[in-house]
Amino acid sequence: MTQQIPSPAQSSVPPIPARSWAIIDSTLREGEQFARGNFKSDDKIEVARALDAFGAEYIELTTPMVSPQTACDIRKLADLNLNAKLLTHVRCHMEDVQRAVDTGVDGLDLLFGTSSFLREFSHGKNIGQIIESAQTVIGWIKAHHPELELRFSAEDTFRSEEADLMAVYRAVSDLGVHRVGLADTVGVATPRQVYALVREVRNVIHEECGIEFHGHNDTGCAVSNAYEAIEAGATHIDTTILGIGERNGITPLGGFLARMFTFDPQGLVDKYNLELLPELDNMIARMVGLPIPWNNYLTGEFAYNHKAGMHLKAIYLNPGAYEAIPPGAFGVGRRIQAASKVTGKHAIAYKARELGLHYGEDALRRVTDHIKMLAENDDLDDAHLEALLREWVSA
Ligand SMILES: CC(=O)SCCNC(=O)CCNC(=O)[C@H](O)C(C)(C)COP(=O)(O)OP(=O)(O)OC[C@H]1O[C@@H](n2cnc3c(N)ncnc32)[C@H](O)[C@@H]1OP(=O)(O)O
Ligand SMILES: O=C(O)CCC(=O)C(=O)O
Ligand SMILES: [Mg+2]
Repeated sequence: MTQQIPSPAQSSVPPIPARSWAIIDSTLREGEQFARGNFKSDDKIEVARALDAFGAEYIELTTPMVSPQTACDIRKLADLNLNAKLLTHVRCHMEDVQRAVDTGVDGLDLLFGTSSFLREFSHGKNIGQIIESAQTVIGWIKAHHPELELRFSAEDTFRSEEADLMAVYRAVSDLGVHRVGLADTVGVATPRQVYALVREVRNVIHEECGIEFHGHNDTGCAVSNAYEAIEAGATHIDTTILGIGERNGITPLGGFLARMFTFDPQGLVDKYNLELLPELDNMIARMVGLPIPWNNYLTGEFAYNHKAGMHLKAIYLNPGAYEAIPPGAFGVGRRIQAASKVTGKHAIAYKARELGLHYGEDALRRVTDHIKMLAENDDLDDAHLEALLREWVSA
């Protein structure tokens, strides 16, 4: 017997309310680690303002340890008094933290690698020493800057030992961090692993402590892993505009929102100015000097291109037949490509009607077959199609 696939309306997946999670957009931190990401002061201000207008809850910035100019830029961004909270991403190290607390940000995202790779080849500390450093650093921040929002992340979480992770997360939660972070640093985690680990972490941290997920896209799972993290109880997801970041990047803002829109469209509309997404994607494409990929979620040139005759017949009657998300919700339009060899008579009839032309059944079949035949060898655009339809109606 063939398996019954439930339609979205009957899906057994429980709805995930958009109010249960927040975005930490890291375009100005992870995005600076992208091959072509080298934002100047004015770029950073433009990006931060655009993310704020969009409604991103948090904006993560690079560590002030990078350079005096970077530290100065962080202060400038803090002076903008945006609605979005500003975070700076720093090593769990007193020098970094002391420099970061003077920048005027709302919070610090601390990190320490816990996998054997990073313990051996990055910082050389064992788990006991990592916990001791966390105690010193977090203790100092709590004593001197209790107003700061604090997150502690175990970098390379998904290649770390489970017992080590639980010891670290329990310790930092006891120290009063607001969030713990799980980072799929090399993009190796599967959705099921993400779900399982987030559930496990939930059991060892305090109830009021949030869970953040940061997922790289090396194996193409960045969006699904972010979704699974939320399903398992994560409260914060790291994104970047267009997904830019180290190597091939992280969870893209647009792709993540596309995923979440299908569960709670109204919740997303209430939280974000979704129609600004094309502006965000175009802004970053311009700044990094690359085009938006043709198949990009929502804003790619062909993300809403409809071509096959069977699709077009239904699309004209109800676009929802072949679209999971209405493009207008994200400020983009659809493209109907009626003149191709895979077209059909319904699409041609609709196009003709748009032009005020009416074909009988036989004539419609003939003109459709003629268009299909021509399209075998030539790309036909709308102007060409219009000319053909006008010519054939009077022929
Ligand atoms: C997966 C990620 O994306 S993690 C975030 C990556 N972000 C960055 O690297 C920010 C940009 N980085 C920089 O500007 C520089 O690397 C700096 C300013 C942070 C450090 O520069 P340098 O002192 O020249 O050191 P370098 O980058 O060569 O090496 C990294 C240092 O950080 C140390 N380190 C790595 N992780 C941590 C950590 N979580 N806590 C404390 N120290 C750490 C390493 O041990 C090494 O220090 P060492 O020379 O004493 O062994
Ligand atoms: O701080 C974090 O949680 C993430 C750091 C990072 O960029 C990564 O691990 O890929
Ligand atoms: Mg990363």
